[in-house]
Amino acid sequence: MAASLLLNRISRSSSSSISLHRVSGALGFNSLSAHGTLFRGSPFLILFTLSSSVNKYSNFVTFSDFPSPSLPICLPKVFLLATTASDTTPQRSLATLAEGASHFDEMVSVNQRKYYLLGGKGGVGKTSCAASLAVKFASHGHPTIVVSTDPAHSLSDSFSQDLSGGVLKPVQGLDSPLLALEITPERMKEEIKSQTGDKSVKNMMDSMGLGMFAGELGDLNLEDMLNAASPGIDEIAAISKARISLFQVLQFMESPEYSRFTRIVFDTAPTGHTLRLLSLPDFYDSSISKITKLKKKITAAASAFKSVFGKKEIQQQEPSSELDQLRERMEKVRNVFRNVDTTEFVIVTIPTVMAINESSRLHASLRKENVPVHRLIVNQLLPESESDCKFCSMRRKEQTRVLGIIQNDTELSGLKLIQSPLLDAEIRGVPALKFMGDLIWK
Ligand SMILES: Nc1ncnc2c1ncn2[C@@H]1O[C@H](COP(=O)(O)OP(=O)(O)OP(=O)(O)O)[C@@H](O)[C@H]1O
Repeated sequence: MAASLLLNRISRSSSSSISLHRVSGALGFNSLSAHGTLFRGSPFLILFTLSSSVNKYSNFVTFSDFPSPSLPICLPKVFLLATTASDTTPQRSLATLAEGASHFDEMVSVNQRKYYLLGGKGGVGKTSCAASLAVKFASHGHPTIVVSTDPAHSLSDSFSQDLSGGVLKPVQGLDSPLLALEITPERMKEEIKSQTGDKSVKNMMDSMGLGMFAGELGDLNLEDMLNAASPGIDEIAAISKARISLFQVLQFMESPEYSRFTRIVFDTAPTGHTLRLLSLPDFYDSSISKITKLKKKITAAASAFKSVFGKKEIQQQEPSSELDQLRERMEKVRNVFRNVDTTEFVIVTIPTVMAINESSRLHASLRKENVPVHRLIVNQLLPESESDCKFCSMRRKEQTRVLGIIQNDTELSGLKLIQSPLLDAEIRGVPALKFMGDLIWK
């Protein structure tokens, strides 16, 4: 359907009247369309509600300006206030809704590598916002990677092209370099194995001269032990998923093949998973300490055992250099996540009390983890319209009330508020993402 969408665009013609164009294909969204009933021959004052200077673009069109009688079917969309020519009172429009700018110039100006993580409650528009930001960075000359850490990936759907398979794939339809990756746990596990080698307990005990006792424990794996330091089975499963994302972050930081990418945008999984990802370096740190202690105990016990049986005293070994290295790498990730110069977490939400409450809790958790947060996107806002149905006007009132809640929320009120309108079609494909990006990231 997206491919055959008939979208309307209004531009100024040479005679300074407004003409209405129909744009075929999945070319994005109309910045304007009339809202409400149109009468043949009636003049309408069209307000370019996406512009900050509403009146600048005011002009008249008549129904006869429309290229086809069927067009009004496409018109009752969200971006336009239509009113009669005699009504010249200033309208409260999307221009006022969207006045909270994201200060994209700040985001784009720094040349050094920066990580952007977009997260929030399920279904609020994280993927659309992350993908549109990645497109925008790439279009502004930053070689960019967009990564989905959500096990239920939707990057492919959002870009409307196949980005699956767990490998970096170039996004088609852009002149500038943008790669995308949907992290696949299976593939990542293989890579982790190939890079970390054999970490079995048997191996560890062999290295301590305890191979003969390893039979009982030989199936245990060092990584399982790291996981086992966490409280429960569910937690272990969740952590193991987050660990895979963390490993990917490490790869971006360490591997020379990624060094040319100056923007890395993460489309994160719904809140819980993401918080685990961010707290994982600390978790590893404490787990490594536990394992190091355990190893020391085993070594001491083995020494005592061996001396009883007259065997040579084994040396008390220092904690393994592998564990030390792992700890150092975790430290690196933790520092990057907490550094305002290298990372920003953008919270995405929608104007409902439930979503705002969750965003508030998310911000509190991120603050505790010292992860920099400056921006809050409130997505899917209904723009104002004079010819509203009752449902729309009630919904809008409710949304305005929720915006008030944000202003009074101690966690959220200090963030830059970016208001993103509910668009009149699903956001799919690069042109649509460009369109959305131009609305949000400005
Ligand atoms: N402002 C908007 N206007 C219209 N449609 C939108 C808007 N934002 C998002 N959508 C649509 O809502 C749906 C969900 O969006 P998206 O996949 O970006 O959300 P998500 O938070 O990443 O979801 P999930 O938590 O399931 O990964 C998509 O169909 C998307 O096109």
